[in-house]
Parts: sequence; C-alpha cells; structure tokens
Amino acid sequence: ARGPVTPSGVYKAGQPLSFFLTKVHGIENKYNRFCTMDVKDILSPEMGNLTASCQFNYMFEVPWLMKQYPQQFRSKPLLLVHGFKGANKASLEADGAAYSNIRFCQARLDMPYGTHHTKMMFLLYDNGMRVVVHTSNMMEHDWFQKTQGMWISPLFPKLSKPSSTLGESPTGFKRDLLEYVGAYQAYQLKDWKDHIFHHDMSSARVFIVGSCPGRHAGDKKSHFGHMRLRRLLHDHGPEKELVRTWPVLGQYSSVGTLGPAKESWLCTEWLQSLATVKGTSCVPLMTIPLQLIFPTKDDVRTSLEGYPAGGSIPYSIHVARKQPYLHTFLHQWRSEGRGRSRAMPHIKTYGRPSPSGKELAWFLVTSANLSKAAWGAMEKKGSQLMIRSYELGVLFFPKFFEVKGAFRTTSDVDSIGGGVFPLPYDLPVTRYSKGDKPWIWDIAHKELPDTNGNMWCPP
Ligand SMILES: O=C(O)c1c[nH]c2c(Br)cccc2c1=O
Repeated sequence: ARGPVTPSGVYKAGQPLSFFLTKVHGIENKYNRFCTMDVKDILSPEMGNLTASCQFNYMFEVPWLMKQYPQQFRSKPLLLVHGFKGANKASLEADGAAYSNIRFCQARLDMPYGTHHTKMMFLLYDNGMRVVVHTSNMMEHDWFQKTQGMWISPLFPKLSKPSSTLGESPTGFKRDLLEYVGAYQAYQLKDWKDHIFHHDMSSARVFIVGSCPGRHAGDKKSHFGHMRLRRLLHDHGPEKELVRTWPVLGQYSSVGTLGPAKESWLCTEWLQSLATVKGTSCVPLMTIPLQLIFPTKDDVRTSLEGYPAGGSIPYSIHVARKQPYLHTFLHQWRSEGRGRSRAMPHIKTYGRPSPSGKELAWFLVTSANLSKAAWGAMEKKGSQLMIRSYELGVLFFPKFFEVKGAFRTTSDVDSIGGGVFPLPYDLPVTRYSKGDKPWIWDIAHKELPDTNGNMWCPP
C-alpha cells in the first residue's frame, strides 16, 4: 500500500497546506491514508512531547477525551474552554472533577442565542507549541463516521523572550490569534496568551477568521465574522477578472433563520462579503452563482450512520419553512473522490471554485454554519456588526503558498500532494434531484428505512 502511515509521516505529507480530514471507519483504507488524521494522531508523542493543552469546543465527553491522550500525557494540565451555563455547566464540571489535571473556562455569552462553537487545540510541548483549528466536537461520535476538517499548525518554536511582534507571520497569525483569545476576557486564558507571546509563529501561512459575541463597530467591524472575511478578500483576494463567472460555495451542517427573502441577508450582506475580490466588494451580486452544499434526506438515510447522522445536522422544520428560497441554492453532499459520500458532513467550508471545480481562488475551513449568529448581521445602517457566537476558521490564499493565481484542486485521493488543494467533496457540485429534500432533523422520516433498517421518529 502506498503512502505514509505514522502520524508524523501523514502530517509531513500534508505540508504545506496542512488541511486534513478525520479518518473514517467503514470505508476503504486508501481513503484514510493521505491528508487524514484522527484525534490520537494529533495528540501522538510523534507530534511533540506534551506538557499542557487547551481544548476549545462546544461538546465534550470528558472520559472519552482523556482516553485520546497517550497514557503518559493524561496527567498534564488540560483547560477546557466551553460556553455552557447552569445545569450543562454543572454536569461538565462534574465530569471533569474526576481528573485533577482538568480546569474549566466558561466563555462569556452575553448575547442571547449565542453558542461557543469554536473548536481549537493549543498543544504545549517541551520544545514549542502547536495550534489546531478544526470542526469536531470532543466526543466519540464526531470523529469516526463523519466528514470533519482540521488545520494543524507547524511546530512553533519557543522564543528566548515573550513578544507581541517577534514571531509574527506574513498573515498576522500571532496578532489575530491573540486578539481572538483576548476577546474572551477570561483570566483562565492568561497563561495560554503568555504561551502565544512566547512562541515564534512566523511559519503560519493561513489567516485567522474568528467570530466573538458583541456589536463590533468602527475598525473592529472588520475584525470578526463575514466583515473580517470581506476585509481579507479585499486585501488578498482574487483579481476581479479571474473570478467574474466563478461561483461562491458554502458547505455547512446547520442553518439559522436568514430572513424572509434571499435579499434579507444571504444574497445581500453575506454574499457581498464572500464575493469580494481584490480591491473591491462592489461586484454585481446578481451575476454570482451561489452554490450551497447541504445533505439531502436520502444522503442522511443512506449514510454510514443512517438517520442518526442527522442528530448532528440540526436543521429545524420551523426554520426551513420560513425560507423556502434557500432550497433553490442547495446541492447534494458528494465526496466520491475522498470516499466520504456516506460520511455525513460536520465540516464547514466556504470558497471560490472555478465553474469546473478544478481551480480555487480561496478556501475557508471553520466552525461557522450558515447563520447570522455565526457570521454576524449588520445593524444601524451597516455601522456595526452584531455577532452572537464564538466561531473560528482558517483561510487559505494561493499566494501565501507560493501558488500563482488559483489553487489547482483535486478530490481524488490518488492525486493529492504537490501543492494541489485536497478538497473534502467533489466539484463541480451536484444539484438536488427532482424529489430531493434537505435533511430536517425534527420531523419523522418513515417512508424508507436507513442503512441499519431503522426509521427516524424524533421525540
Ligand atoms: O457546533 C457544533 O458542533 C454543534 C452545534 N450544535 C449542535 C446541535 Br444544536 C445539535 C447537534 C449537534 C450540534 C453540533 O454538532
């Protein structure tokens, strides 16, 4: 069998893009060789001799999480950053009480309906530090039968003394990471901010795209959410002429209430940001094809997990009914090239592919679903951006990887490598068929049985 097998071998083979999918059980092994890692690979001693770690996430199964660390690292200090309140917070803290090395940081969520979606690892070693930005909850079910994504940083060496300027990357990674962590205003994160100060992150080639709850105005308006993406595309995006006919692509696993018409937010404010090109965001939005990838009911029914996969694709009938216009943009989840057509997406990605899908002007992998809570909504005549949730993603531009023009892409596992961008799904996209319906998680599905012969009867 071809290709690397050890965690450090797979990691090296995935350079310099360092964009990996999680390994999937139940598919041919060849699809789990290149550009795939599992949580134990990330935490392996081959990646570094861990001395402390921090896990930002939404959901945690603490006993399972502890078992993902190699035995010799299970006593190292571990900070869990979450957004739970009340009983959920008490229950998580009770789970952690069994482990003397676990501490908690509750992210403040001042805006109603906000959640702490961000999924990030800080891994401190005896010889440096690594940052992982990903899409998986810290629970068994998120890691082995779904399509999930991750960016794993290079090993950032330690600086001789802390600095906010030394160790900066061409993409401003250190400054932006410090600003994001600073937004929590949490004393429990002070040590980790110090660790970031103390490390040389100059080898990072991706941009941070984060969201944090609040009303961001003035120059802060472009520091988070879709306005952050708009600013980065304005400064570093593709030439207008190159992408004139190229679609904007969105792929996600949940949808929020986007307004009564496509002009309410999706095809105005949000699309305006994602369609931004170098030097301007004033592009004729009517000419931009918007392609959204979201699993059909049958994609879920025939998936590896069957209907239960839909338990992590929380699209509610009440939300769907309010926005039938959304369904005109929908495309199926297809990942034949990566062997993941039946591994339902929990990854969230956005990008600007060519009509053929063979080229890519930029690519974002993030925790952010298609919602105003995650991306932000303008208020007060566009003078401020209101965001409800914490989100985090990393943005890839070709020029920061010495690629002229656009990335060449592949979703064919046999042609991964050599600077080609390893897509998680097949491009060009496949429209919903005539009878296709988007997956809805809170209605019964009893016409046909799923992979395991079961029906879906939500409570
Ligand atoms: O950020 C995430 O990862 C998620 C956020 N909300 C969820 C709900 Br609500 C129900 C089931 C799964 C998820 C989920 O996976």
